[in-house]
Amino acid sequence: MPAIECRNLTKYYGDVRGVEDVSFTVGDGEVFGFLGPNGAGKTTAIRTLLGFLSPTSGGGTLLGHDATDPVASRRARERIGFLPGDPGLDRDRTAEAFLDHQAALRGEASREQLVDRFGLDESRRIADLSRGNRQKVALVAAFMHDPDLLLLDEPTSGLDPLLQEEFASLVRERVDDGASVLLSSHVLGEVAALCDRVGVLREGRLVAVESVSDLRSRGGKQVRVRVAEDVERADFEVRGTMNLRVGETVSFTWTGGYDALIDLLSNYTVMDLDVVDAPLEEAFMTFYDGDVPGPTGDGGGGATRGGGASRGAAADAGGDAR
Ligand SMILES: Nc1ncnc2c1ncn2[C@@H]1O[C@H](COP(=O)(O)OP(=O)(O)OP(=O)(O)O)[C@@H](O)[C@H]1O
Repeated sequence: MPAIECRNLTKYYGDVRGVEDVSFTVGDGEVFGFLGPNGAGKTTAIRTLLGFLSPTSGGGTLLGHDATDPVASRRARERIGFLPGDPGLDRDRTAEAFLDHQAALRGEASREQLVDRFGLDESRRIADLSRGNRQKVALVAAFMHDPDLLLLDEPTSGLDPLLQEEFASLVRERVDDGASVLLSSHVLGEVAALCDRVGVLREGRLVAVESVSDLRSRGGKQVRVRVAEDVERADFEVRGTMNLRVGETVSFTWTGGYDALIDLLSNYTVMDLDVVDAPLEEAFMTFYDGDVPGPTGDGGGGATRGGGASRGAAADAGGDAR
């Protein structure tokens, strides 16, 4: 039984498209990443699968429980850890009171260990915590009952680099213990580091699902070569080269095989040569029309936003999983 099965899921907010005809599965023990710019539909897909929003059409299962059946969905959530993208924590409560409430719903076997690990001061009022510390509270709440399935919406937002590393280790440990994970991010590096497969969402549609290793191999090689002879640009404008730059050194992305590269370079006296994996960003260019998601830009390709629609507009039954 797959951990998640999403079948032709479509969700409209009035006439604003959230997601359209999204289908994918997350295998048992798999880490699946949703990658997409702001507004691509990541949160909508996650919240609809969790049963917090009703789909316009289509549906899915989490741990075999039907997402569109409220009773089944509630039962599934006992074994699920959910980290909302925007944890609407009750600001007047202390972190301890909030976690006590969550513990009563689902359990807290690993709470103490996680609180120590993330250095969380539970006695403080949530309103008095920094954004990063509020994110830690939400992380502890998502992981403390040792769930079989984790749905993590932009999990590292607000965390400093050290805590991001700690979070990544935690995910890997839980996966080693048998958990499955769906994680959303607009940061390619985060998804590539943690996930087995990536689904690329764009304007509400899943435009590609690929294994991270396939993406890496499709990305080609980054070649930088210095040769003794004078070089004409046309000499390197051959099948297999992309992003060609000719100066004191010649650099390009090579998408062909090694033998063909050696043939090309054998026309020259090679003084210096550097061949490394091309950055994953290049493989993603195809999906984002050159608008690459990453830490310096969110890819902005963006979903169509309906006039005047706001995120708070739809009734959201997120209640007990927050
Ligand atoms: N409650 C809502 N009411 C109306 N439209 C909404 C609502 N929530 C989301 N949308 C719209 O649905 C589309 C998908 O948004 P969603 O939040 O799912 O994307 P996302 O990929 O999670 O983005 P982000 O990375 O910014 O969280 C957007 O056009 C958004 O404006």
